[in-house]
Formats: sequence, C-alpha cells, structure tokens
Amino acid sequence: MVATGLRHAYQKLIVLDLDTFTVAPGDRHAVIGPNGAGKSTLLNLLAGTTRAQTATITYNGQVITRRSGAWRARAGIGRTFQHPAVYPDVTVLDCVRMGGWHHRHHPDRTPLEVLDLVGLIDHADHPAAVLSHGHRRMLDLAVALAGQPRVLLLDEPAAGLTDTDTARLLDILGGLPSWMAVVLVEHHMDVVAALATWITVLHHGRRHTDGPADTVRADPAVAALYLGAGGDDAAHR
Ligand SMILES: Nc1ncnc2c1ncn2[C@@H]1O[C@H](COP(=O)(O)OP(=O)(O)OP(=O)(O)O)[C@@H](O)[C@H]1O
Repeated sequence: MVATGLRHAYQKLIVLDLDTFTVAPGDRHAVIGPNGAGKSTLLNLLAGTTRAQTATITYNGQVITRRSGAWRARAGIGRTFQHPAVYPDVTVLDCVRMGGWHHRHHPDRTPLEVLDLVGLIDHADHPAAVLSHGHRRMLDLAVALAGQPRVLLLDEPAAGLTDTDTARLLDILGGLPSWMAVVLVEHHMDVVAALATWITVLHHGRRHTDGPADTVRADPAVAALYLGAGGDDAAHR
C-alpha cells in the first residue's frame, strides 16, 4: 500500500502533511506523536473512513483513493477504531460474523474461534451494548480479524484496557501472521516497544522522525517532544 500527497485540512487548519506513507507485508509500523498530531487522520485516510482531499492511495498496484472503507475492508484493509462503536442490539457473535461475512465459506478461523482468541467467548450471545469499554475494544479487534486482513490498521488498541486485556492484546498481536502488515497508532509505549520494528513520529501533521523502533525510542528529541506536549499524553509513558 502506497499513499502519496497525504495533505489533509479541516477548514484552513492543515492537520496532516506527509509526502508518502508505505505499508508492506510483514510491517510492524507504529505511528506515535502527541495529541492532535494527525495519527488518526492518517489511519482514517488509509482505511477510507475519511475521504482523501489530495492523497493518492494505491493497494496491490490498484488506485483505491475513491474506494469506500467497506470496499477496502473486503479487499483486505482491516481497521480498528479509536472509539469503537457497536450495534447495540446485535450479539457479540453476530458482530464478528458481520466482520467476516465475505470469508464465510473459507474462514481461517470461525467467528467463535476469533471470539475465543480475544477472550470474549463467554459473551458470544450477549448484546454488544452490554460490553465494558475494554471488551468493546477487543470486540472491535475481533471484527477486524474476522475479515482476515492483509493490512491491519490499529487505532489505539490498548487505550483503556486492563493489564490483563493488554497482555492478551500483546499475545494476539504478537501472534499475527508474519505476512500481515500492521500499522499501530498507540500512546502506550510498552505496547509499541513489544510490537513495532519501525516508528514514525508525527508532530503537527508532519513527519518529525522515523526509523528503526529502538533508535527512535532512544532519541532524546522524541522524548522532548512528548515532555513538551505534557498532559495526559505524557502520562502513558
Ligand atoms: N472532524 C474534524 N473536524 C475538525 N478538526 C478535526 C476533525 N478531526 C480531527 N480534527 C483535528 O485534526 C487534528 C488531528 O487530529 P487526529 O485525531 O488525527 O490526531 P491524533 O494524533 O490521532 O490525536 P490523538 O492522539 O489525540 O488521538 C487535531 O487538531 C484535531 O482536533
């Protein structure tokens, strides 16, 4: 997946300005940065949730810039949301079935197996609305995994999780197939450290730094960026 000309503005406020962002099989690419840096905007443009203003996005050699999020999900670009929404009356199991409906004849995992993986098997028949915040997040991940994505875009998957759920999340993400590409937007640096091999740091919508994860995490300029940002953001580190 190659995105070029990723410039995005709300009114006159430019919130993202990247020349290019590429996603290749096997990537474990974290995108970090202070609040408002443009991380979710980037993910939303790649996922098709936000319509591109200037970007050109290709996937498997095909231009998909005008393709909807649903089309991209069917094509193998899965995502989770910073604020997962659920259909309140739909059961947890049916949510996962919907996530994988286009693979229903040859799924890698059945919906029940996906629910077992994310620790929600005991909630299969419950309406999604009764799930706790952390369990909604795990359901969101289950829905994305049920679609058997080749590119998985994760928007703060560890936000608000208990330590137990975070450990489970790390197990799940660590066990994803090596050919799958993962782009991870995350504030929890322990999760980034456990998963990412490459980090891009965004600041005011621009690329502040990028490089191998160990190098970027040790970069004093990156630490200073967060200290400068202060607030809740810095508290996660
Ligand atoms: N729908 C919108 N309308 C107007 N401004 C928006 C909208 N969505 C995002 N923004 C603004 O765009 C900027 C980038 O937001 P974005 O959510 O991409 O940042 P982020 O890096 O994901 O932040 P956070 O870590 O807080 O989630 C912010 O200043 C935000 O207020």
